[in-house]
Amino acid sequence: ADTPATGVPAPHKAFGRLGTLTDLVVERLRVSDDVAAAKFGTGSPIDDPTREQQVLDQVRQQAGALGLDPEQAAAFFEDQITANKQVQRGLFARWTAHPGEAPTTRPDLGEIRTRLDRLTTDLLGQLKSTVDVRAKRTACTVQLAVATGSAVVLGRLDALHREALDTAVQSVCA
Ligand SMILES: O=C(O)C(=O)C[C@]1(C(=O)O)C=C[C@@H](O)C=C1
Repeated sequence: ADTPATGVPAPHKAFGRLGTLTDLVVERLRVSDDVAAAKFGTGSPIDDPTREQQVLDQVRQQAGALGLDPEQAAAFFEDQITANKQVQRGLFARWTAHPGEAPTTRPDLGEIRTRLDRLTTDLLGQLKSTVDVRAKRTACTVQLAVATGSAVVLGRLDALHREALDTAVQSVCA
C-alpha cells in the first residue's frame, strides 16, 4: 500500500509513520528541478495560474472521492505548489549567476506534468492513509520531525530544497 503508483521506487525511505508521505513530498520537490530545467531560458514564466487551477481542481475532485476534506487537501497542495516555485526561483537564480551549472538538456514540460499528476494521486493516497496520525497534534509533530529530518539526511537535501520542504509540510499536522 506504501508503494507509489508512479512505478519509480522511492530511493530514500524517510522514517516513521509520515515517512512515505514525506518521501513523496520530497519527490515532488525533485520534480521541481526538472520543471525549472524545462523552463529556464525559454521565457516561460515560473507561475502558470491556469495549470495551478487544473492541479487544484484534480485535487479537490480526487480528495472528495477519497473522503478527504477537499479544502484541506487543496491547502496542502497550494503549499506543494508554493514550494515547487521556491525551488524553481532558487535554481533560476543559481543558473543565472553560474551559467556553467545550468542544465544542458531541456526536459519536456508535458511529460513532467504527467509525473506531477501521478504524484498528486499518490500524495492524496498518503494523506488518506495518515489521517489518524495527522489528527493527533503532538504525535503528528513528532512524526513529521522524524520524517523530514531523516529525509533531509538520506536525500542529502541542499539548503534550497530543505527550505522548500519546510514550506511543503507546513499544513500536514494542521
Ligand atoms: O507545471 C508547471 O508549470 C509548474 O511550474 C509546476 C507547478 C506545480 O507545482 O504544480 C508550479 C508552478 C506553476 O504555477 C504551476 C504548477
